[in-house]
Amino acid sequence: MEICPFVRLLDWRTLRAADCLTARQSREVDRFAIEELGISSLVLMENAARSVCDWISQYDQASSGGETSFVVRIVCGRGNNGGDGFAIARLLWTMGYAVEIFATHPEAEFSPDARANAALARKLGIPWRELQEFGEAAASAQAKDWIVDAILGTGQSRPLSGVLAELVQGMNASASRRLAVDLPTGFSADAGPVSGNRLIDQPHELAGLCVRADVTITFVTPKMGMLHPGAREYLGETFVASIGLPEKLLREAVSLQ
Ligand SMILES: NC(=O)C1=CN([C@@H]2O[C@H](COP(=O)(O)OP(=O)(O)OC[C@H]3O[C@@H](n4cnc5c(N)ncnc54)[C@H](O)[C@@H]3O)[C@@H](O)[C@H]2O)[C@H](O)CC1
Ligand SMILES: [K+]
Repeated sequence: MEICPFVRLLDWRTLRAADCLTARQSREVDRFAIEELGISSLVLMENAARSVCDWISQYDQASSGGETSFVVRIVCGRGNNGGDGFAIARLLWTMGYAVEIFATHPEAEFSPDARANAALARKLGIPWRELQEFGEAAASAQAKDWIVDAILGTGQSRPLSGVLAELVQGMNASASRRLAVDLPTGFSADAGPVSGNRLIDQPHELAGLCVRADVTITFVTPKMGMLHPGAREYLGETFVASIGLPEKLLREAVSLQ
């Protein structure tokens, strides 16, 4: 369903490598926007988060007439993907949604922008639950609830293990709907779904553990790993969201045409 001006449905039939960014190119887009255009990284994060919230609210309006008796559980990692998650939590909370935040790391370990958005969420009193409670919350969640996966995005560089692996298993076992921010956790921007127990050394390696999203909202352009033949199983319905800058300009900045 194409419902927001800044969020477009990905057309799988026409998707080509030339349309996609690698993780390195995504970082270059960030750098170009911040250093060459002078837009602040917090504004980019806000724009990314707003695209996701616009999509949720408009999807909700179109599919259930704006019925909001569901809970949005947002799991935030320590990098900028997590920062997007904290901003999404604030925007949805501001719109009147029932929101719960779960953070994978203590705040001292967050990236600067994640820390800024986490601090704001704390100051506003947005419900923030202990990470250990996530498994139970996910297991008892209803089908109309959402889990927002903001654990890892383009920064993911290795297969999942430990607590993050347990979180992803809990998400995948839940009856709740799952929305991945930028990429599902466990899905490499370059290689697609990541091999369960090995480093990502081969592109397009079919995997092990990865969030199985119902919806993925990726930023700026699709990512190279989305060309993997098994990718759609993990990405679900996939949308490409603007971060508030012309896509053509950003593509030129990383020499894509
Ligand atoms: N250019 C854009 O489109 C914008 C992107 N935004 C969002 O930012 C993330 C990328 O953020 P980054 O901080 O670079 O990376 P991550 O948040 O994905 O994770 C970094 C963090 O995680 C560690 N790590 C990597 N792999 C693993 C692993 N398997 N297990 C545990 N930890 C891992 C890594 O070492 C780092 O510490 C992008 O996806 C967007 O969501 C902006 O907000 C808007 C502009
Ligand atoms: K994610």
